[in-house]
Amino acid sequence: MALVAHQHGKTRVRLGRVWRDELTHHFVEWSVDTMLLSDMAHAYLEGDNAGMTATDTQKNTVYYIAKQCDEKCSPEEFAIALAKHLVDKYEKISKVTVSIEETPWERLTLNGAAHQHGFVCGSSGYRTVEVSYTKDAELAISSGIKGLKVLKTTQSGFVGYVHDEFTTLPDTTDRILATSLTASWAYSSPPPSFDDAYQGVRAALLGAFFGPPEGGVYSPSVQFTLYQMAKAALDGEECVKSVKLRMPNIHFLPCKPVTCEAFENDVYVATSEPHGDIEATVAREDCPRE
Ligand SMILES: O=c1[nH]c(=O)c2[nH]c(=O)[nH]c2[nH]1
Repeated sequence: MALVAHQHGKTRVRLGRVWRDELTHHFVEWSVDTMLLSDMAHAYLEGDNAGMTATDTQKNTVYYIAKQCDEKCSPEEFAIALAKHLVDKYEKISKVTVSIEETPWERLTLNGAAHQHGFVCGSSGYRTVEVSYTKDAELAISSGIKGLKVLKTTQSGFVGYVHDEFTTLPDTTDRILATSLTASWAYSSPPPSFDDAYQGVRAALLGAFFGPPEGGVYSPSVQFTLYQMAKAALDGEECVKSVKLRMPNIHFLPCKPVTCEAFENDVYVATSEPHGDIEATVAREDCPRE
């Protein structure tokens, strides 16, 4: 028998952080996961915990690093500081991975004015981060979005697929397209601003999904639109080397109420499951395949 692999960490360390810029306050809520690769086989094999960084200590370190960040920082910058601290402080750790999910608190605007210390929880999806750092100072950073719900009422169709004795889905060139987008993108080098890069990728993804405000853009499948979205992100942000997208196809089914002869693209049965699931990773030509 052999111990093939092992790691230990703390999951969902929930953190709120306020930065006070005189009367204007900044606020973030993060859920932080830590995961350590370490030279700790003896804990599994012999019951000896010598050299172990307890998961409780990892949790305490999250709050310690949050206190140390005395200037407003991005979740990427926080994750890098936390990963470096753990690797540098504890001898037996060879690699730390820090994952963060940011709750979409947005500054409240009241009668056109930004509130100094009021926030509302938005519907813009969760910003995500994954940073890993090794004893050899190898740093890998990726950012993402989780659960961004988007829908368009036309400019979507699906034709040309296999029609056989198992097929009941009719061809259509006009349907609702809806998804809950999960995206992550890896950086080849840190951008000048993680916040600006995040906004840039998000805008590129949404721009390719919806097309221009007047007229939009036609989607022949979720697959094609997904590729166009990833391509737009890579075209728009030079420091991004690959983009991974997951787009469930959330179906709105044509409905013909009892009084109607035909479906007229107006009444639908809303569903959440079953749903299609379309996923792909798109990388620059020169990006090594993982
Ligand atoms: O865009 C789509 N891609 C599919 O693979 C698929 N399959 C399906 O039933 N509807 C759709 N729509």
